[in-house]
Amino acid sequence: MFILVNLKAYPCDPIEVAAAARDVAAASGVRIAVSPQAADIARVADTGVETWAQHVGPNGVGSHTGSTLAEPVADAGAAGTLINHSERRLRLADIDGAVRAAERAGLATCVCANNPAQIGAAAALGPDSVAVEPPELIGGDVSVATADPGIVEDAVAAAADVDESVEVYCGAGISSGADVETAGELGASGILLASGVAKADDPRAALEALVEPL
Ligand SMILES: O=C(CO)COP(=O)(O)O
Repeated sequence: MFILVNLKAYPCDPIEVAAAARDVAAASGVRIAVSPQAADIARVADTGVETWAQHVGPNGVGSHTGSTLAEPVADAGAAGTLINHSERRLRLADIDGAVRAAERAGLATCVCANNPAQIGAAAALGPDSVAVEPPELIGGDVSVATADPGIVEDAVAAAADVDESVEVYCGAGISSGADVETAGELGASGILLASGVAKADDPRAALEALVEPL
């Protein structure tokens, strides 16, 4: 399983979480990445943890004030990027453009979506992975894998119908090792989570608990 820890704009210490994720990944053999704010990508990548951007846009260099370009994100040390997160939605043409821009920069891509129908559409754009995250469960206490197991299974089927090479992740409300295990049993090959680590009193202990059953 791949575990991607999205720090969103939570007031945690990104370096503390990154160092913990690096150590827990090394000790457990589980692939763990941290996705900080764009301004923290270089510092987080310097810890040695796999680092992802939370967003890149479709633009190349030019007159695009406020853009997050894929190339500087990659140059800062990111290995991949989320695209179209529930809290950073894009228009269809811009999702496509962002996937292409990320590919040109050598970034792995994960296009987020609300439901299985959107997962099929996202998979058709040819990203490396897609992630189903029901918005109503994001930030809550109940895991998507428990609250709505069918959405994960249907997302896996929808992506496979379009392109079997696209990995399927799930997220929202995941906070325990049992949640991660259940997501895997439903066919997901990775999970996205945020509050379970970023808002934990002890992020390192939270990460250790996540990988414990794997
Ligand atoms: O949006 C998410 C990850 O990208 C999920 O957030 P929570 O883990 O806080 O539900």
